[in-house]
Amino acid sequence: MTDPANKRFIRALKGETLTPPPVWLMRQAGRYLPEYREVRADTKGFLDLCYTPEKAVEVTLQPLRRYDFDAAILFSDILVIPHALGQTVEFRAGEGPVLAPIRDTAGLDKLNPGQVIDHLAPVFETVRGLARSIPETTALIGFCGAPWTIATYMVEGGSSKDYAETKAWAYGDPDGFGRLIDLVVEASTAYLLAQVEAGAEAVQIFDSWAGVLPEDAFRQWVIEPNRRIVEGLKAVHPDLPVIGFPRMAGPMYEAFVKETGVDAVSLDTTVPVAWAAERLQPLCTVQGNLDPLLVVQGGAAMEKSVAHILETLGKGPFVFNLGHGIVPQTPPENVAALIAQVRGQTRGQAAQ
Ligand SMILES: Cc1c2[nH]c(c1CCC(=O)O)Cc1[nH]c(c(CCC(=O)O)c1C)Cc1[nH]c(c(CCC(=O)O)c1C)Cc1[nH]c(c(C)c1CCC(=O)O)C2
Repeated sequence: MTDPANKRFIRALKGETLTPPPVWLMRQAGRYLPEYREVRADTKGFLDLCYTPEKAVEVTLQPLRRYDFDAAILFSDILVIPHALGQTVEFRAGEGPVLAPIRDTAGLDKLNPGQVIDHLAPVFETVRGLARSIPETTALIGFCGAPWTIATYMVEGGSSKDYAETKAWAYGDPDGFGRLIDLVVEASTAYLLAQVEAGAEAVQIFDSWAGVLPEDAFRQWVIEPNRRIVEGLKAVHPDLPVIGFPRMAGPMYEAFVKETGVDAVSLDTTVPVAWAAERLQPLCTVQGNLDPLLVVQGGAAMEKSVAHILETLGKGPFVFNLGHGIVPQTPPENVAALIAQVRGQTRGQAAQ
């Protein structure tokens, strides 16, 4: 593997302004690619795919064969942490994740934090395989879910509309809920450190449901746990670039950046790019934030939005990405057109 400091993605995370900006896409491996669906159809459960290094390496590499991305993201899922802690986690077709919910401290006592790293050994094997096989100029991103987001799945037992059970616990018994958050902070820090030991060159912490909390709770359950993970990582690897993603945090993005110590922040689709250029980019690298549904649409609508993002954020430290993951109905040729535009090979050469 080459020195990560020379890779364009890592240089941008460290504060360089690059034209054209480096680009990768959240969920760049996945169901929109027929070659992914083929591997998936051949694998019993989704978690089996995450825990079979040979297959996980293959599906991570698939989008790199089609598109010239500056980074690859480890193929796994944020819910391997509750699974590794001993919670029952299943992915049912058409239903998403289903977990046996934990709603009190008695439920926490049944978890086994001591087994997390052993349980996740296949993921580290995948990272080692990728470090050996990705192109020289491509950076390797490791990731985990942030504690609040992980807690919502652990407490609700799956995806949720209102997070009512998680909020009931957090508001009604903050000490007990804090124990759950502590468990996830510790497991996630150890998990990311092991990914870095195995060859990950940057990490992203996904706080997909950060935006549902009021200000005080956001500080307590989003900013503080993210800050503790960043601190734990930097204590061991001071130069490791860390990307935060407090999705839908609105104006709280600013406090998140100032208080967590992240090197970069991923913007969801709703963040106005001129606001981000003015308030966030002086503080750290920004990443984002094309609406994934515009990549489904393609054509002029996508081009216009891409050009606006490039013009507004391309003058500072920036990584082009989506505001959330690629959706399964995305035509792969629209991804090719998107990358060509970001690279300046078509109309809309805003970043040239
Ligand atoms: C909330 C969350 C999850 N997982 C993840 C998040 C945070 C980002 C976000 O907000 O989207 C993160 C994730 N999940 C996956 C990756 C792989 C790497 C990549 O981005 O290419 C990453 C980084 C693969 C996956 N994770 C999942 C799939 C699809 C499952 C399949 O192929 O059968 C993939 C490719 C499953 C998953 N995983 C999760 C849900 C809710 C689901 C079901 C919904 C769905 O099917 O999209 C939890």
